[in-house]
Amino acid sequence: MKNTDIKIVDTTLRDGEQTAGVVFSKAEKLQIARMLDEIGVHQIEAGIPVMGGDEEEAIKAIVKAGLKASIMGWNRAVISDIEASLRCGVDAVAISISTSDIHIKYKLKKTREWVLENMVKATEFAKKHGVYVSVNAEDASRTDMEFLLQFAKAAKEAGADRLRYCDTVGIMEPFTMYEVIKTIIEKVGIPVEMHTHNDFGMATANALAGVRAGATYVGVTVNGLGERAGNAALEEVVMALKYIYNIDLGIKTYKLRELSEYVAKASQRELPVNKAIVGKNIFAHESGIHADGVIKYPKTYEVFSPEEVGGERQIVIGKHSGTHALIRKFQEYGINLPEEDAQELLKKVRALAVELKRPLFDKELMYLYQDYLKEKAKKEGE
Ligand SMILES: CC(=O)SCCNC(=O)CCNC(=O)[C@H](O)C(C)(C)COP(=O)(O)OP(=O)(O)OC[C@H]1O[C@@H](n2cnc3c(N)ncnc32)[C@H](O)[C@@H]1OP(=O)(O)O
Ligand SMILES: O=C(O)CCC(=O)C(=O)O
Repeated sequence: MKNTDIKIVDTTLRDGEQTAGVVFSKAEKLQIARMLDEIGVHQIEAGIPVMGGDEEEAIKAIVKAGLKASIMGWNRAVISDIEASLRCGVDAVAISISTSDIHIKYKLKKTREWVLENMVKATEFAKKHGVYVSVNAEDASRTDMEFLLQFAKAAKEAGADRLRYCDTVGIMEPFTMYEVIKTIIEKVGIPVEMHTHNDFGMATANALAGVRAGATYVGVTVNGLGERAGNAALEEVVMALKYIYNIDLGIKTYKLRELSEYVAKASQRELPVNKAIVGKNIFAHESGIHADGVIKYPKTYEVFSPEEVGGERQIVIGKHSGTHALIRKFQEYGINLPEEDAQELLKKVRALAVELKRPLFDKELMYLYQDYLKEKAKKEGE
């Protein structure tokens, strides 16, 4: 696949901040927007203007920052919501309304006709004011397909620039997603944005399936923040597009780790060490066979280099280490460790790692080495 027209829509500041318990300050919102802009994200969903107060001020500040990215405000299909977005000066609005019967009946307590009517009214109103419009089908993945197509067609006719397909409760899997998105694009001919949630751990896979089917926008959040299990992660989508689909969006990926760490701090959601792409352990190798392979040729166990995402390679010495890693570690200390010494020392390394239930620090390794040398000298003197 080679479609480089794909655009990243980052919603860290809207869906990301909807993570239960997460609040960004105005200064943090502005800083995150700047960092997203700097790495080359195409559109930033900056928040929900109708909330007013700090939220409105933060969005206004982001608009005033003069970023290259398009700035989008999120709205219900309600005119006063859109008026609040327009007051913030955004160039794009998301107009969201539920399309599934379960939402229409139990949440909105309305009818399909009411949904269509209000979406069309809101879209026409926004277009009259000259902004870019994404019409968002909330709970699209649990929506009757015929109604979803009718909704998408009505959105297109009302002037919508794209349709956001929301897998609101993360219920989709990639094979079905591919078929559904392909059908929407073929039958309606409207650009589609993927907005996928991670309830079954498939947000990134589902986003990619949508891209394969022809979706040209992908909604993401930094670190996969977002409602419940979160959204497709920016860093995962960008790197998966590059290395699995061969689509390079020109994002400055070497800044991803810095961005992830900033958002982790601002959201008070620590980055798991094994977080795909940006976790601390993504380039850490302990197992003897892996460390040996990476020392000889990094691509044996790394798809891309740590520098590409702002990470660092680590050779960890612990229970599963082999002699090659140990010899390499001692070379870093300026010590030439002969093979037979490495084999003997490794036994001690294993024993200590088992006792401590963790890998060894450099200092501990040096103490072990000094003990080993003393024992060896004693044996040789006997
Ligand atoms: C799946 C998602 O992520 S959707 C985005 C969710 N994000 C948020 O809710 C965060 C920000 N939300 C808020 O600040 C508030 O909920 C507001 C300002 C939007 C609305 O606040 P309130 O007027 O106090 O209403 P409240 O949130 O309690 O209830 C939502 C109302 O909006 C209606 N509603 C919900 N979605 C939509 C929609 N897409 N279009 C039109 N109306 C909607 C509900 O039916 C309910 O209306 P009702 O009062 O007639 O029952
Ligand atoms: O993006 C939208 O408009 C819908 C809200 C949402 O985040 C979702 O449905 O998952």
